[in-house]
Amino acid sequence: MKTAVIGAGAIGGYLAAMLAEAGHDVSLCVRMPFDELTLEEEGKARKVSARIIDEPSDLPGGSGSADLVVVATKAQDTASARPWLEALVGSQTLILMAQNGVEHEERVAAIQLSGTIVPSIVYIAAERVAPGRIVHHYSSRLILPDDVAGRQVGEFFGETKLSVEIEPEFLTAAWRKLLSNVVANPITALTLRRMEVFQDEAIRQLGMDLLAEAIAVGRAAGAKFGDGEHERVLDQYSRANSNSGSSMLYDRLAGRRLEHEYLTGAVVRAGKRLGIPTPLNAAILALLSAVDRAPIERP
Ligand SMILES: NC(=O)C1=CN([C@@H]2O[C@H](COP(=O)(O)OP(=O)(O)OC[C@H]3O[C@@H](n4cnc5c(N)ncnc54)[C@H](OP(=O)(O)O)[C@@H]3O)[C@@H](O)[C@H]2O)C=CC1
Ligand SMILES: CC(C)(CO)C(=O)C(=O)O
Repeated sequence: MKTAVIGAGAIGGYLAAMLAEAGHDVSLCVRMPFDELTLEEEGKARKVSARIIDEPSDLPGGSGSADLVVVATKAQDTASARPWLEALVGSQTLILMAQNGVEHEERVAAIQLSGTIVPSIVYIAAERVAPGRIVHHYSSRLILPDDVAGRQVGEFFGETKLSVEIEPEFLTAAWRKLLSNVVANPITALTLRRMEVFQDEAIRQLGMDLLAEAIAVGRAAGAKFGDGEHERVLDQYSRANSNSGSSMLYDRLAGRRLEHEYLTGAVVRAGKRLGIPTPLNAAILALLSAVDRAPIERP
């Protein structure tokens, strides 16, 4: 099948590898071309068979002929993917949104595409360490909605290392992933530390307090959270490879723009709409916005 991945970063690179290894034709749509894509797992690197393209006019096949397009830019860059989407998407195309947050459909709605948008929840901890070089740290799960399009997307990944889960309670699962992103991403990005930061008792307490607000907002938004969500999120960090960080930490370290408005910002916005106070998340959002507005110093 003809597939394309927009954004050759950590997640785009990893998913491109899975699609290539499942036997699909993969076009990697990039802003800055590089020679080859490699994926490193457990210290071993392998080359990924994908065509690297930096101009929509160089895509193979006719306009709108992709079977699957994966959008794997940061959320704030989704609008800039428009020329790629317009070239790739036809009425039969599935558009997989491989991004964090809970507002997947809204991000592409303005582009008015004729294909089918499929939100997803990505549990893949990966890092782009150089252009075209992806390191996979841990976890390889993709959660898709329990509908026809979600199942069709799942079939593309066949017998790869990626574990595809079809989730009937997709809204709850999406909010559950957001819970982990409103703690790990801001705290690692603000402290410039990796997951080992959660061994600090005061940081774990801050995480618990951020989670209490986000859980209340998620419940008001319709997420069916049980008891023990706090512990589940924080335990997940204890089990994480302590050398891994978060996508927001990697952006800060590289002097790139941050995704805070779509993670912590999504909780604060929903809290305002639903009448749930989120003072701690609002404070974290203010700090992240200030960091994001600082003059960019590229390392
Ligand atoms: N990394 C992780 O462990 C995880 C990340 N996520 C989520 O996945 C999503 C992607 O994150 P991640 O892979 O980490 O991000 P990265 O920054 O590693 O990769 C994003 C890529 O998108 C590219 N890009 C941006 N705009 C365009 C465009 N218009 N055309 C082509 N390419 C473009 C960037 O290009 P350039 O190289 O030019 O900057 C970059 O290579 C985010 O929503 C993140 O929150 C979810 C789970 C885990
Ligand atoms: C931290 C992690 C891997 C899971 O919470 C993530 O989703 C991210 O880096 O954006």
